[in-house]
Amino acid sequence: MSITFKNLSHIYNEKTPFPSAALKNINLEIADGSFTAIIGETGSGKSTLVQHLNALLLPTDGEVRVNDFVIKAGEKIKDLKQLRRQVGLVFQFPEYQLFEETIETDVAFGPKNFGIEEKEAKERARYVLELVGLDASYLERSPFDLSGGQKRRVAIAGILAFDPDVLVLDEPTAGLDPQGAKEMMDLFKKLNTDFGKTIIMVTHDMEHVLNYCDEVILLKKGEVELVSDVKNFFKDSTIDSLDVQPPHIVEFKRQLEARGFAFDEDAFDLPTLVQSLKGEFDHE
Ligand SMILES: Nc1ncnc2c1ncn2[C@@H]1O[C@H](COP(=O)(O)OP(=O)(O)OP(=O)(O)O)[C@@H](O)[C@H]1O
Repeated sequence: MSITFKNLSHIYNEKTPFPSAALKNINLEIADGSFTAIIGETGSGKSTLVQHLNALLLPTDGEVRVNDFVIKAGEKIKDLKQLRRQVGLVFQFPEYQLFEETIETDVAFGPKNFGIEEKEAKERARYVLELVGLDASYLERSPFDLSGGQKRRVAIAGILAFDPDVLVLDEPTAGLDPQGAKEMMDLFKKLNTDFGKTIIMVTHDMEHVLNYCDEVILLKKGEVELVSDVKNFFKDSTIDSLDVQPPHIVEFKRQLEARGFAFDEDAFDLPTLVQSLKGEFDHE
C-alpha cells in the first residue's frame, strides 16, 4: 500500500483559450506511514498536487494510485466515497468550513456521512476532540464562539473522526501563533508515529520540515525539482545544488547559520540539531 503519481499532469481550464499548466509529468512515490513535506515557491503546484489524492481534482494526463484506487482522467473511480474516507484532506483554513450548531454535531458529521450510526459517530467525536486537546466541556458549544486555533482543532477533529489512513494537510499551521502551531505539529507527529497515519503536508515552514518530517518533495513551476530525505535535504550540497532556492529555504538556512548551526556535510547531526532547535524555539 502506497501512493504513486505516474506521469501526472494537470492543466487548469484545459479546453479554453486560457489553459494553465499547473503540474507537468509528475512521478513520485510516497511510502505508507511516512511524514512527507511538500514545499516550493508560491504557485509551484503544491495544492494542485495534493488535491489529486482524494480525487478532488482529476489528472488531465497520467494517474495517481492510492492503495487500490486509481485516479485517472476519464476513468470512473471505483468507490469515490471509500477513497475519501481513506484520504482525509484538510484544506488551508479549514475552520471556514464549520457549519453545525454544536461542536459535537460538527465533528460527528463526517462519520455519519460515511454511514456510521449516530451513537458511534458521537463517541468518535468525543474521542478525537480529546485527541486535539478539547475536552468534553466543548461538545455542546457552538464552533463559532471559539478562537481561531480552537476552530482549527475542531475542523481537524472532523477529519480524524472518520479515521482516514492518509492525512493530507495543506498549510495546517498557517495563521496560528507559534505555540498553537507547535501543538498542532506535535499532534500530527503523534498521529504518524502512534497511529501509523501517512501524513502529507504542504508547508512553507522549514522548521516544521526539519523537526517533524521524514521526506521532502520540492516542486518548482509544476515539476518535481527534488525528492530527498530530510537529513540530506538540509545539507549544504543539496541546498546549493538547487536550480532555484525558494526564499523560505534560504531564509531558514540564514536563521540557523546566524544561530551558529552549520550545514556542513560531516558536522550535520539531525538529532542534535533538532534538540538544540527545540531548546532555542521554546525559549523565544
Ligand atoms: N482554479 C484554478 N484555475 C486556474 N488556475 C489555477 C487554479 N488554481 C491554481 N491555479 C494555478 O495553478 C498554479 C499552481 O497553483 P497551486 O495553488 O497549486 O500552487 P501552490 O504551490 O499551492 O501555491 P501557494 O503556495 O501560493 O498556495 C498557479 O499558477 C495557479 O495560478
